[in-house]
Amino acid sequence: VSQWAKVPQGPPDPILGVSEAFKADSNAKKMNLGVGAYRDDKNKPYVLECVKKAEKIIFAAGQDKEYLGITGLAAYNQLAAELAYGENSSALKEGRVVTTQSLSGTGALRIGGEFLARWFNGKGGKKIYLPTPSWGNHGNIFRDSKLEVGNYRYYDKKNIGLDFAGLKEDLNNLPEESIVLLHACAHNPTGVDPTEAQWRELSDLFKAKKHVAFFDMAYQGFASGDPSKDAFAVRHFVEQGHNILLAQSFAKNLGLYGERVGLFSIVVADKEEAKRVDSQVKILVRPMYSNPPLSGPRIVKEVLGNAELKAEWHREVKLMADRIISMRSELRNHLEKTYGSQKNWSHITSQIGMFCFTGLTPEQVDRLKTEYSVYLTRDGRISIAGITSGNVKYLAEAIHNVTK
Ligand SMILES: Cc1[nH+]cc(COP(=O)(O)O)c(CN[C@@H](CCC(=O)O)C(=O)O)c1O
Repeated sequence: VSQWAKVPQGPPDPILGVSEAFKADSNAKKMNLGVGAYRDDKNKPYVLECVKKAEKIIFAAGQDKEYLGITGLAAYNQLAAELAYGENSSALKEGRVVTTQSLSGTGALRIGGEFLARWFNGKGGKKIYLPTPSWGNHGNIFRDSKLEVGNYRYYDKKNIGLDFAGLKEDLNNLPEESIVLLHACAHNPTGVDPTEAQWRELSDLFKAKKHVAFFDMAYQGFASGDPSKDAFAVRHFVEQGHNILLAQSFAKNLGLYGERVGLFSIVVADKEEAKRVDSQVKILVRPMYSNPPLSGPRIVKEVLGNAELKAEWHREVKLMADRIISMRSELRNHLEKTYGSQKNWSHITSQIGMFCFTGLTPEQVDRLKTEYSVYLTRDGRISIAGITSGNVKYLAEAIHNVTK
């Protein structure tokens, strides 16, 4: 009998599995609102102009294909960290930020999870707390990192917004020195973010409880169209003295999905501590994949390191964010005006980032799939990027018909 006779069939991934089902559907009107990947108004993946220009420069340079160091392309790490922490960040200037290139945001989260499992000794124990709900892959990444996973209240179904009182109560009730995961901007799947005033309150709460903040910033620039605005929470926490952990991704904001380019960083006490922590990050990464890929960081380094290309990136990331925002208002208008829906759809335009948490039930989601070939995750999340001026009316009609 085969060695693998006992391997069971596992379930498809709740997010990536939606795209597989979509591809198998032959209906010409089908819509993929599952995976959070930007599409232009022709429903095509979008390669940014600044990326194409960067690739031309790289190709012309004819560089070699030697191994990178374990923690990646240093010039890229510096530029990516400056984007997150700010060019004037004192933590960066004082050499208190340890960085390693990562396999996109997922890889950064995994390195952080593994580092915490090995070296975190706070009173809260080797446990990380996620918002309810959170990105579907967070729990698996941290459980596989051998951390326990807990939750804190975040989304309020009733007011379709943030349950800030519940969130604070839960975080206050956690043991001191607990590890708390925070979405820096464009919360996935709800699209509901704390206000700046609420972030300031949370920074004070984290100080009082000595909690450790692990920020997941997968959409910097993509939420508001302004990379600095989207980094407010990260920069405020660091300026307030929190030694955070941070996972960054260039999948969405630079359209580098398949290049798998991200950054993991930790803010530490001083230069001496940075040397020790850096050495342990290297020891952790080396047996995982030894050293990271070349192509992605070279592109990001060209774009962020060249004033002209960086300015073009700012324009393009705002263009993407603005298209998302306009599709939000078109969808809401069709529901309310074209189809006269009596339901409250204000959250479609008040939420921010790639996703809208519609409030549709799993059964309604199933009907959208079977009756209209509209594909989305069963939690009712839709990736706004899959909506175009050509299919927004069809979507509104489908949502209206399954919710009236
Ligand atoms: C909050 C968050 N954090 C990290 C990631 C990791 O992205 P990457 O840099 O590619 O490793 C994603 C992508 N999530 C969207 C893309 C598909 C996926 O789930 O992965 C999504 O939720 O659709 C997130 O939404």
